[in-house]
Amino acid sequence: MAVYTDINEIDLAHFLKDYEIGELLSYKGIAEGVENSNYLLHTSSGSYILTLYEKRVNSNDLPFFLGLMRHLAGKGIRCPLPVNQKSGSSIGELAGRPAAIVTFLEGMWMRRPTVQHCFALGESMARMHVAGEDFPMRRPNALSVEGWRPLWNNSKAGADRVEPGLTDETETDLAFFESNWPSHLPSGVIHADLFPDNVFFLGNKLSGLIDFYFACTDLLAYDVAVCLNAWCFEKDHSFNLTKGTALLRGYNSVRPLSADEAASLPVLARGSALRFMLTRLYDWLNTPEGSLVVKKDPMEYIRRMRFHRQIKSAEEYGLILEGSKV
Ligand SMILES: Nc1ncnc2c1ncn2[C@@H]1O[C@H](COP(=O)(O)OP(=O)(O)OP(=O)(O)O)[C@@H](O)[C@H]1O
Ligand SMILES: N[C@@H](CCO)C(=O)O
Repeated sequence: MAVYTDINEIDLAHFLKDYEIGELLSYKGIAEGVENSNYLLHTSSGSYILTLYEKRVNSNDLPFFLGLMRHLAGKGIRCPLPVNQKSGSSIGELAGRPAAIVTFLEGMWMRRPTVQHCFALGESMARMHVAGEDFPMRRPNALSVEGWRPLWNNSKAGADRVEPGLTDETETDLAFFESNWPSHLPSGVIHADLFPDNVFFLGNKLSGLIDFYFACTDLLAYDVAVCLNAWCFEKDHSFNLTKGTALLRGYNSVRPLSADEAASLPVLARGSALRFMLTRLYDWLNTPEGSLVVKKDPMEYIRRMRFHRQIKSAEEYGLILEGSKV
């Protein structure tokens, strides 16, 4: 579960005095998620999500995240809208943590996304990239290639216990990425963690994107690579080419990938698999036993890293060259 910081009714009622969202009727902690503490609030004016920001969120980045949600919502992207305090600020403090309230989005995330869901995700991600073009703030991706080695250095002592040989495998990959990471591709606002649990659907219709707390300014095609990893592998770890084709078709229907982006997709997908392996490995080794947070398995991403090493071109992910600018 992800409620690291407990709140009590008195403190919450006091905190809500700074907002104009009516009277608190009920609140409860939300079990899902691993990063921040989330509460569902019911007030006399409706439902809201209260987030208390935890370890991986730097409070200096909150204006970027909340400003981005406001910008995207203003451009018609369905995502939570931050609620301002009476003072005009969207960031407060509760139980000693930075905190914000955003609007509640209807829908649920798909435990088993279908081909149609993958298409809708691709389309919506591309719309988000286009809508972000004139967002004026910038935030470098702290979890891109320069951030991977420090993360690795904090986990490598335990790596071979998780998977024998992982130390050598990761060192080789890191060295490869440090000299071969693309830098010439189009960049802009990316979500950077657009996993199925951050995308809501009502039936087959995508109803919203949530959790912008890794969003940053980085290569747009890197977001596509993250999603190929997160949406197109089956439980048996095989890549589902039909889902890959649908995701890329959906994306290209709004923002066609360039020839350079397409050519870089294998290295971006491989790098993104390493990035999620690294954060999962760190959490796997450092989350105390008995903690209520469900740890995510680094093995899933070790297998993806191995898969991507065999890939030679974006067509192997399902990219159909006809109809794109490739
Ligand atoms: N705006 C929203 N509307 C409805 N539900 C929401 C909203 N924001 C968050 N939730 C609920 O809270 C859960 C956790 O939210 P979120 O994914 O932001 O947390 P997190 O700890 O940052 O998770 P993650 O592990 O994905 O990084 C979601 O799965 C969803 O159930
Ligand atoms: N989406 C991430 C966890 C949240 O950062 C993962 O599956 O590893």
